[in-house]
Amino acid sequence: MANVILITGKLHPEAIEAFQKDSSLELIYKPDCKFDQFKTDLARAQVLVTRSETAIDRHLIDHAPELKIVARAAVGVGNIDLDYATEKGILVMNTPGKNTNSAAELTLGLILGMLRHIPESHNHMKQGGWDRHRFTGRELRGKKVGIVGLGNVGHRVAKFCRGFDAEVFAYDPYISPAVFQKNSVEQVKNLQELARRVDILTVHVPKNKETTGMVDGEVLGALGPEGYFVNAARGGVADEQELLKAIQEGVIAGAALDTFDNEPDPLGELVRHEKVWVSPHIGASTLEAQLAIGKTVVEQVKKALEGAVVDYHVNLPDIGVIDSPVIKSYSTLAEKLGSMVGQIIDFNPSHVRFKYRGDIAEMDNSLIKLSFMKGYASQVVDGFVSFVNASNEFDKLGIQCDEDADPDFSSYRSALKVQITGTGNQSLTIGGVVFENRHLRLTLVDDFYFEVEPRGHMILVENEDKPGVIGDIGHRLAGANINISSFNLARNTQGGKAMALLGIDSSLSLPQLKDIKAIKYVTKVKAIRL
Ligand SMILES: NC(=O)C1=CN([C@@H]2O[C@H](COP(=O)(O)OP(=O)(O)OC[C@H]3O[C@@H](n4cnc5c(N)ncnc54)[C@H](O)[C@@H]3O)[C@@H](O)[C@H]2O)C=CC1
Ligand SMILES: O=C(O)C(=O)COP(=O)(O)O
Repeated sequence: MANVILITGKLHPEAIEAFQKDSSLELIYKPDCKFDQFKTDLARAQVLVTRSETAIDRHLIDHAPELKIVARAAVGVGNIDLDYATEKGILVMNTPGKNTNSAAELTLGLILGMLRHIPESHNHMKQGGWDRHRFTGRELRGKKVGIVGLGNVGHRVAKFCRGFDAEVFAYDPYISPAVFQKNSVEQVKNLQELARRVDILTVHVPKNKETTGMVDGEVLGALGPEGYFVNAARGGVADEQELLKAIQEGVIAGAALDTFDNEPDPLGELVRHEKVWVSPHIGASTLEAQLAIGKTVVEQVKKALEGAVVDYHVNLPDIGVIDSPVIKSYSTLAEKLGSMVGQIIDFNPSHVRFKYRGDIAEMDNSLIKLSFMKGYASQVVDGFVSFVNASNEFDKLGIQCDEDADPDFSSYRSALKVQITGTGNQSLTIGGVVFENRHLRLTLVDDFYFEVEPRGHMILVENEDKPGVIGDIGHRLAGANINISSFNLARNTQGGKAMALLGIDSSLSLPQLKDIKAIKYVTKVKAIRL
C-alpha cells in the first residue's frame, strides 16, 4: 500500500513532481493551510513535510497516528515538539546548509537596506518623490559587526561583512577558537560584551530555552543609541517587548527583522515603527535555496522510507559508521536477533550484554546495538518503535546494557553474541554471523549451535533428546497442512536437550502451537516471525 505524504509548506515544484512520480507514495499537497484544513489527511499520513507555518506540537502529533517521518524543509526545528516526536518514534529530519547562503544574503540585504534607507527611498519615489537628501545613510565599511552564533549562516554573514571591510566579532560558546580564527572573526566571550563593542548586532542562533529572550533590555542597552539590531534567525531570540521599548526610547538606533515571535501575526507596533525594517520571514525564500531543500527532502524521505539512516536526522541517537557494509549487515542481523529474543524469551530481562567478535569488535557498533533494541522493543512494546525511540523504550523497560569486544576472535571473521539476563539465574544467549555482508545466519541459541537463515515464519522447539520427537513434529505439521521449508537440529549433550529450528511456509495458529507443545518430551515451543 502506498505511503501517504502530506506536504503543508510550499515546496519547489521539482520536489513535488518527484514525489508525484513515485508510485509508492500518495501525495497530498496543501501548502500554507491551517490545521483544520489538513487534519483529515494528517490522520492517514506516514510522512509530513513542513515549513515554518506548521507547528508540530503535541496536539498535531496526537492527530497523526500513522506518522513515522517529519521532514522540516529548512533548518529551524524550534516549532517541533522533539521530545514528544521522539517518544512516539517519529523520525525528524531537516535540511541544514541548504538555505544558508539565502539567509546570509538576506541578512546583508536587511543591514544595507536599513543603513541606506533603501525601502523608504523606494516607497518615496514610487509615490512621485525625489528628495535626495532625506535618505542620507551610513556605510557598512568600517563598522563593527557582532555575530551571535557562528554556525552556517553566521560565518557566511561574517564573510560577507568582511567583504564590505567591516570588522567582525562573534559570540558562540559552542565552537572552538579555531573556527573564529578560520573565519577571521574576533571571539568575544559574552553577549553583553559583544553588544557593547559593536555597531550592528546580528543573531544567527537556533531558538531554544537558552536563546529565547537572550537579547534583552540590557543587551540592547549595551548596543547603545548608535547601534542596530538584526534578526533573521528566529523571533523571540530578542524579547520583542523590550526591543520595541528600546527602539521607542532611542536606546538603540533601529532594527531589521525577518523573523518574529508570533508569525504570521507579529507585534504590530514593532512592525510599523519607522526605525524597524521588516520582511515576512523570507530568509530561505530563493529559488536556489528552495531547489536545494526540495532535492534534499526528496532524497531523505526516500532513504527514511527504505529504512536507511538519513543524513540530516534531528532526533536519532548518535550512530557512527553508517556507511560500512559490515555494520549495516550486522545491524540487520541484530534487529532480527532482537526480534527473535522478544518472541522467545520467557522472563523479564534486566541486563543485555553485547559481545562483538572479530572485525566488528574494532568498529563503532552503536547502530548494531540500536538495531537489536529496535527489534526487541518492537515485539514487547505497545506502539510504534523505530531507531528514534528504541533506546528510550529500552530504558523504560529498565534494561541495562553493556558491551564487550574481542577483536582476536578467530572462529569467524566477525560474530555477534547477545547475552540477556533477568533477575535470578534466568538467561538467554543468542548469536549470529553474516557471510559476505549479505548472508545472515543465526548460529547460537543458548548452548545450541546452528547455521540458520533467520527469516520468515519459524518454530523453535526444545525437547528432551529422545527418539521420535522429530517424527511427531513433522507429523503434526503435516496434519495441519503446514509445509516445512527447513529443519535444523542441535543438541547440547547426547541424551540431554535438543533444539530444533524449523522454517515453515505459513504461520501457526494457537491451537496448532499447543498441539506441538503436547508432544511427549517437548519442553518449549515458540512461533517466530522474522
Ligand atoms: N530567516 C530564515 O528564513 C532563516 C532562518 N534560519 C535560522 O537561522 C539560525 C541559524 O541557522 P544555521 O546557521 O543554519 O544554524 P547552525 O546550527 O549552523 O548555527 C547555529 C549556531 O548557533 C550557535 N549557538 C547555539 N546556541 C548559542 C548560544 N546560546 N549563544 C551563542 N551561540 C549559540 C551554535 O553553536 C551554532 O554555531 C537558525 O535559527 C535557523 O532556524 C536559517 C535559515 C533561514
Ligand atoms: O531554515 C529556517 O530555519 C527557516 O527559517 C526557513 O523557514 P521556512 O522554511 O522558510 O519557513
